[in-house]
Amino acid sequence: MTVLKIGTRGSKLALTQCGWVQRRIVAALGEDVARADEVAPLTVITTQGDRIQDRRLIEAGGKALFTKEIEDALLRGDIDVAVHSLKDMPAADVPGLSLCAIPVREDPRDAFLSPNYETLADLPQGARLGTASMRRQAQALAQRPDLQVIMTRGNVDTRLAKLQAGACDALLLAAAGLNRLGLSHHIRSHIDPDLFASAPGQGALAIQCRTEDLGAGWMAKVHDVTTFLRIQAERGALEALEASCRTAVGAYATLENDQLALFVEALSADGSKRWQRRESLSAPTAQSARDLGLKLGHEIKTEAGPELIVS
Ligand SMILES: NCc1[nH]cc(CCC(=O)O)c1CC(=O)O
Repeated sequence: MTVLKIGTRGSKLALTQCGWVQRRIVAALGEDVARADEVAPLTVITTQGDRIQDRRLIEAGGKALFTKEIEDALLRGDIDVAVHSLKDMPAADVPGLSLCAIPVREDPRDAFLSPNYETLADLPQGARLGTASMRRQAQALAQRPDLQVIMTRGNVDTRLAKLQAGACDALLLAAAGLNRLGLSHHIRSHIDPDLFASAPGQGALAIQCRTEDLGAGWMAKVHDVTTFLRIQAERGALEALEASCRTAVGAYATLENDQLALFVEALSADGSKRWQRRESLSAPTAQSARDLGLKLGHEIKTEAGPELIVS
């Protein structure tokens, strides 16, 4: 029996996601899922992003803060595969490492949570909205410029506790995380991603391996081609826009009847300016889906110019 060591961050959400991937990998290996921890043991790796609490340092460091230590462990051979939230992965590839499988996507939408209100539109004048995402802030302000945005960092439980303690009137969070944690009963409504594009890759997980290990039999069994084509388009847009924690960028793709439809948008931090593109593609391939994302992203970048970057 080969032992496949899986690395993950240690938050409750990361562990839940990783456990889900672990069971799929073990089943794909043809092993008994009850023995998952022997066949594919989990290694928890603390990243700089988990240690740093200051939002400005996180913004300066970028998404790689949440992936670097895990990728180093993979390159050293301490682990054999890594599981990430795709949304948290930088668009650029790491030399020596590859994405080997993208499992079927969870709900890509943002969720609205509030003890007293059903939707963003229902919030009273000047209400306090908690979010840690520049994109969610900008999209909410585009719709409701009167809202007071409170940047709340921390894991899902911390943010829910803040909402319950009255630190804000409502929260926007990824539905996927709440669903995976069994917390979907907190969701009052969903944001429509055709109107407010969700984050590139939101709700999807990425399984990463050393490039030399690509092609192992279990990988194709865990991979979902529809999800992969959708996120290729979304991440193409991300790459073109060089999006970071300091830019408000959304990209949302659907794939039905072999028709890929991509919606990309970027916003100024206060939501007052908004640049959008929509385009469809028949019979997408990994390359043509990515190219569509790159194209729409570049168009928006050219049109928006320096206004895109939030200082
Ligand atoms: N940046 C934090 C993060 N990374 C992945 C998820 C949720 C799961 C997902 O989007 O796949 C979250 C929490 C959130 O945005 O509410």
